[in-house]
Amino acid sequence: SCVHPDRPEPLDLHLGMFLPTLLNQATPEQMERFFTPAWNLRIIGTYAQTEMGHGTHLRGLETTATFDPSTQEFVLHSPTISSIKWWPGGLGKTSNHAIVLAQLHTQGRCHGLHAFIVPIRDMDTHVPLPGVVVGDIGPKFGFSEVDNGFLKLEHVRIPLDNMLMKFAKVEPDGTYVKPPSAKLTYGMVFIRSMIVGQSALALAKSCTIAIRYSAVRHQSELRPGEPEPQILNYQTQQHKLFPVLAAAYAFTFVGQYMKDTYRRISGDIHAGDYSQLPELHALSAGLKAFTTWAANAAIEVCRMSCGGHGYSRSSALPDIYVEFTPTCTYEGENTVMMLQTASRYLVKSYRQASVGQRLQGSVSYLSEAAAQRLRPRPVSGGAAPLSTQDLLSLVHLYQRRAASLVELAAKSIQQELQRGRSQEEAWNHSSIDLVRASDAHCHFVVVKLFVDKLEQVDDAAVKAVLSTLALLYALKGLADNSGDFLQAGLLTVPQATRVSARIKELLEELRPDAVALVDAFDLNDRKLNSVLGRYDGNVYEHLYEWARQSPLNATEVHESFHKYLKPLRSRL
Ligand SMILES: CCCCC/C=C\C/C=C\C/C=C\C/C=C\C/C=C\CCCCC(=O)SCCNC(=O)CCNC(=O)[C@H](O)C(C)(C)COP(=O)(O)OP(=O)(O)OC[C@H]1O[C@@H](n2cnc3c(N)ncnc32)[C@H](O)[C@@H]1OP(=O)(O)O
Ligand SMILES: Cc1cc2nc3c(=O)[nH]c(=O)nc-3n(C[C@H](O)[C@H](O)[C@H](O)COP(=O)(O)OP(=O)(O)OC[C@H]3O[C@@H](n4cnc5c(N)ncnc54)[C@H](O)[C@@H]3O)c2cc1C
Repeated sequence: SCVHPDRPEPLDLHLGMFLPTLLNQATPEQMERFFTPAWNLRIIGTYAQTEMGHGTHLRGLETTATFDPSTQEFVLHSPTISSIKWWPGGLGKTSNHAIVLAQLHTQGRCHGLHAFIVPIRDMDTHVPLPGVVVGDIGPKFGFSEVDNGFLKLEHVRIPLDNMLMKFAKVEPDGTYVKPPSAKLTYGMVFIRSMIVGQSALALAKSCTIAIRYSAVRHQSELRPGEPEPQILNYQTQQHKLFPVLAAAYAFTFVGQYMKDTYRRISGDIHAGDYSQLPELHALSAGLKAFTTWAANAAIEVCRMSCGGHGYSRSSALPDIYVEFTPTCTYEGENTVMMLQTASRYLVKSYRQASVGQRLQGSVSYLSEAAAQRLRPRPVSGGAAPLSTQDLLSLVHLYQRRAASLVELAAKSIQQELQRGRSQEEAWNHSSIDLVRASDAHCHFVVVKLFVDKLEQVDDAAVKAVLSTLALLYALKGLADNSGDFLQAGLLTVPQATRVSARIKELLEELRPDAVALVDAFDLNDRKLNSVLGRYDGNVYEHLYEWARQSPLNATEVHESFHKYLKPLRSRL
């Protein structure tokens, strides 16, 4: 981050995936042989999993690693055009090694995807090694600082000891030794967990820029004859930006929780206790999808709330968007991640709770819901009284919405099966419900963690303003998803009307603290890199200076006049 902090860089994959994968999957001997030189940037690596034909469907990846006992080597090969590794960051021109995910073949059998360390360029000349065809995949939507590359392997031989063997092993005679759990070779949970914090940072940066700018930008008339007001005084501007501010705080707390949970459970896994891996996978997959989708949309809200200057690169908002938006795709495409959380965790937990199993962790509420279903329903059947002030009751409302949508998805699968569909078809024809259930589950987790965090705040004034933000986050989510709550019988139309009114009150309450709340993120001007979001609010002078520095202004008459306009004029 020598130039712009937080900008994507060719070494991101080396730091964010190559090193962590070694840490998680290398033997002590391999750590010695690879981690030390990689830490010193002698080895520069990437994580080459995705192929031209497959990114999501890991079992469909085609690259092969065939063990040759006669030479004690693996032969790495790209058998088809669609098997060419495609997208890995830093692969095109930067890396001299790659962790290649390939289908392991030994003694005539395929044992699925495993990780292999493959040297791809000469350590001194950086020339591609024999059998290695490597390059950049070409211009992209953004990420221009990163050489996302392609890698075609033509019967490339690597030593037996280049297969990451902390969990699975191949013996010198070619015998395959299974890992303690097949799930250990998936990886990716680390970065998915980190991305939740990246969502919070992207939101914090975007709403800092937009709210500071909205405090210095004056426009139009609120009262005839009076000076033009700050645009932050318009209710619509507050309605756009303050929920983003609330989400930035919410996701900051969730990001901290995700990091702590990753650290705790990966520690258990290193100690041989794999019991919490399903919760970690489901939580990291779901929260990665939930927070990146929300942040992706919110960055655009912030950009558009700054009017024309928001569209200028001087605002930094276009760059924040372009750099953030691929988080919805990489490290697990969001829809697929939501389906993982639903199908591999929520529905499974729902079925366990339905037969009386006591659930732990983030799905424990499903046991409560199952018990509730066994109790006689209240005669009124109507929605419980709604407090637009009591955070704990709102957490409970989100919990019940999540339980309701998990049950709806599980019942949809059951109904499809009863219609005679196969298991696979039944699940596919319920996948919209499954995604909704995951979304609701993650939303409940975020609201609950936000409210739990308040219990740790001692300062009364800080606790009060954070409580207001938490209320706004919960009520805005309720308003935006009122259909779910109405459909589940958790909300009535009069209550929905009260929610909208309460949101307006909260916007007004937050207005005096809005700038202080973004200042509290403590994002300095260098990190924000935004003329609109400057701490000193001196926007116009610096906007003019920024434009004057534009390369196009290096000369008063641009060469295009002489090269194109003048000749064109003479021909007319
Ligand atoms: C050491 C020092 C480090 C210093 C640096 C520290 C920090 C980093 C800081 C700075 C670095 C800078 C930035 C950060 C770095 C990088 C970010 C920048 C760029 C982005 C890079 C992007 C990289 C990529 O995109 S990598 C490729 C990502 N691809 C995917 O995610 C593929 C998605 N698909 C899948 O995961 C799978 O196909 C699937 C959808 C899960 C389906 O798999 P399948 O085999 O079909 O499995 P099935 O659904 O049947 O489930 C079987 C079983 O397994 C369980 N399961 C599945 N996945 C996992 C998992 N990941 N973990 C655990 N368990 C898993 C699943 O629940 C099932 O269990 P069960 O049978 O039901 O019990
Ligand atoms: C900027 C960037 C950096 C990247 N860096 C790396 C890297 O360093 N290393 C690496 O290995 N990869 C990298 N990738 C690749 C990335 O991991 C994949 O693009 C991602 O996993 C999605 O896979 P895909 O592209 O095959 O999309 P697909 O899976 O083809 O998705 C296309 C559509 O199909 C849908 N779909 C797919 N499967 C299902 C399903 N089972 N059910 C329902 N819908 C489904 C998806 O929801 C999506 O709408 C990077 C990608 C980008 C954009």
